[in-house]
Amino acid sequence: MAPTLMPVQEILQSGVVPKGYIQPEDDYQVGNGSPPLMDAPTIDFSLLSSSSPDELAKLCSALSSWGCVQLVNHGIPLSILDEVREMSKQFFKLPLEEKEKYSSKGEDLEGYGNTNAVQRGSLNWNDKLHLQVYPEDKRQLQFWPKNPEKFRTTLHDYSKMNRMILGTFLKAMARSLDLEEDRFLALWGDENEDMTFARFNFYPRCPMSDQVVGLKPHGDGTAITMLLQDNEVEGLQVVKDDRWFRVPVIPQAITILVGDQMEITSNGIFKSPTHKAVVNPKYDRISLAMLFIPSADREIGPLDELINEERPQLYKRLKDYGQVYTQSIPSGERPISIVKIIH
Ligand SMILES: O=C(O)CCC(=O)C(=O)O
Ligand SMILES: [Fe+2]
Repeated sequence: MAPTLMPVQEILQSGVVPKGYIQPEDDYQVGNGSPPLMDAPTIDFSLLSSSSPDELAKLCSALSSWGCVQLVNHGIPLSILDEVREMSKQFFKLPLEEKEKYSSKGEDLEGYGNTNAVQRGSLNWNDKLHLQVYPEDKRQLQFWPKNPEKFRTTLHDYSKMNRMILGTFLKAMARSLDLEEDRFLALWGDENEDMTFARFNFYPRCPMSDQVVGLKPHGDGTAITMLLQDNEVEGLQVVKDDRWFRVPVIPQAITILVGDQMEITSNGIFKSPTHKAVVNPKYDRISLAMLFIPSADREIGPLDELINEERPQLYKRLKDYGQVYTQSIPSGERPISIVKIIH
């Protein structure tokens, strides 16, 4: 079926859920009931900065089992997180004509619109606004909303804060594996080369929420994703040991997800979890994913220090993982499986 380009928000107003959005039974929640809550520990960022051995051990264990942690005490005040959430809600509330000023063009990733314009297969109940924020000279400001008024400055400031947290977080990840602390940072910590995208997600409420899915099960093609979840409406779920778990809403936390490129670099020690977003029958939900992606020119691959007899090299070395990722979307397979070395 051809992708529906109309924003999901507009489809909702007609009251009918088009067939293409109804998911195959295996993929939606019905029948599985509501999965249990994830019990991964929250990670205290201030303890990571001070290199607390206990916190580093907790971090390593959570990232190697869940690939997902809730980061608290990261230094961004709750009032700023709420401001970002609020401006995101305000943007999606604007009249369609206003939002369409920022529409994606063709297959371009950036801009506003229905996610399914660039993805294939059964459809996601999701609209997005996708913006590149780093390197700064790659910003395409024609896609950056002028309304709400503070959108641009708030996104600029919030991205900066996220980058600072990322730097400390990457150092802590390296130390938690007894690596030199700059090992990951040197690979993708450069804001003038490495890429950061902000992906604002909007999941309109849906009367048939149990049969549609906000974002289908996927792993992120990033090194790291820093996700700001809605402060009230739950929706993110992750897989661990072949079972789904709900990620709880913690308003002051930033949810960190390991991406495929980090799984590759850590030679499979840190896990890039399969995750999805489910839809609520009564409430709209928003989220903001900050996607940190190594420059396409840089070769990535398992670090030498993490390859040994017990743990042979599990992934190939390559450049431009984004390309592999996009190409493998139609197959429905996790892109990371394509770069696995079979022993
Ligand atoms: O909305 C969410 O909680 C998940 C978003 C997500 O997985 C993504 O943008 O890649
Ligand atoms: Fe994701």
